[in-house]
Amino acid sequence: MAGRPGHPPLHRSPAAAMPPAMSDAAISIRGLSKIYKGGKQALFDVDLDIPRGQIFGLLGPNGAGKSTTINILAGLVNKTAGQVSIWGFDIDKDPRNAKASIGIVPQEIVFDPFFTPRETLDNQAGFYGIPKNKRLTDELLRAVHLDDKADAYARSLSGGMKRRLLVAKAMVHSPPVLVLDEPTAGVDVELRQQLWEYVRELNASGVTVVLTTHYLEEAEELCDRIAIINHGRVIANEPTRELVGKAQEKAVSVTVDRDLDKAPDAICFDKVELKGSRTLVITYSKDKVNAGEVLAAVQKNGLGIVDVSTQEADLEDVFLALTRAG
Ligand SMILES: Nc1ncnc2c1ncn2[C@@H]1O[C@H](COP(=O)(O)OP(=O)(O)OP(=O)(O)O)[C@@H](O)[C@H]1O
Repeated sequence: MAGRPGHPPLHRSPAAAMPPAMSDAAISIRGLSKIYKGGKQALFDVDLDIPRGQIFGLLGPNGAGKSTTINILAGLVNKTAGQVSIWGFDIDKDPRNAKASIGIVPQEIVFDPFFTPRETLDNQAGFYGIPKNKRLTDELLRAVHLDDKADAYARSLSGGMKRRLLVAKAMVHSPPVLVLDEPTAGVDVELRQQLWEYVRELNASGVTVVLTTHYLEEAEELCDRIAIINHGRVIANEPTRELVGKAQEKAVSVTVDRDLDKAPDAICFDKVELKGSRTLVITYSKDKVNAGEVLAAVQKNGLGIVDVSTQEADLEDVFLALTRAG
C-alpha cells in the first residue's frame, strides 16, 4: 500500500497520554509464565522488552508460545505468573489504559460477514467509546485501500482485503502499539508486500509494530529486532543485523589429494574438522575472508585440492540451530 501524499498520520497519542510508571519499552514482560488448565505449560518465566518505535519480530516454531504471549497482551488469556506492561501501563493495575495502548490483528479472520467494512470499523470505534466526530473510519478505509469496498458486505471481500480490514479494525483507537499475529498466513505474495508497505507506513508514523511470522526472510527484511521463542522460552533477542551476522558463517568441504592424520590449521579458518582421511570441513566467516583465501590456505599446507563443496547458512539455519539447541 503505497503512502499517499498528504495522507494524515494514522497514529494519535493514546487517550491517556502519560503513563504513571514511564518505561522505555513499548511492551515490557517480566517473569511471565502460563500454565493452561490441564497442566500444559506454554510459557516459562519469560522476560522480554519490546523497544518503542521499532518493528519487532517474534519468531518461533508452531506451539512455541507466540500466540499465548499475544493473547495475554490482548487480555484474552490470563497469565499464571509475571508482570506485563503496555506503553508503561500494567495490564493488572491499569487494564483500561493498557488495552487502549494496543491494537491486535488476530491470526484468524473474525468478523461478522453481514457488516460492511465501514460498519465494522464504526462498530469497533463505538466499542472503544470513540465519539462519531472523532472516528477515523474513512481515513482508515483509504489507508488500507478499501475505500471502494466501504459499503460491500465483508463476506464479499477477498482474503487479502479481509486481512487489511482487520488491520484497520485494530487501529480504530489509534493505539501506539500494533501487534500482528501471523498476518500473512494465506495472503498471496503481492498482497503480502502491500500489507508490509502499510505496516512500514504505520511504523514511520510512530507506531511500534510487533509481528509474529514464520517467514524468516520477511522478518529479516522488516524487523529492527527479532526475538526467537521456543518451547515457551526466549532463546534469542537481538537486533536483526546481529542475528543475521550469525548467519555469516560459511562451511566449505575440501577433499585433498592425500591421507591426513590431523587437520591443518590456518588463521582464516574459524574451525576445521577432518572427516575420514581426506576431507576437511572448514568453517569461516564470509564477512572476513572469501572461499579463494580459504582454499589458498589449504594449498599453502602443501595439499592439492581434488574437490570442493560449499554450504551457506542463512537466517533459517540460525533459527533452526537455535531452536534445536533450545
Ligand atoms: N487453550 C489451551 N489449552 C491448553 N493448551 C494450549 C492452549 N492454547 C495453547 N496451548 C498449548 O500451549 C503451547 C503454546 O501454544 P501457542 O499457541 O502459544 O504457540 P504458537 O507459538 O503461537 O504456535 P502457532 O505458531 O502454532 O500458533 C502449545 O503446546 C499449545 O498446544
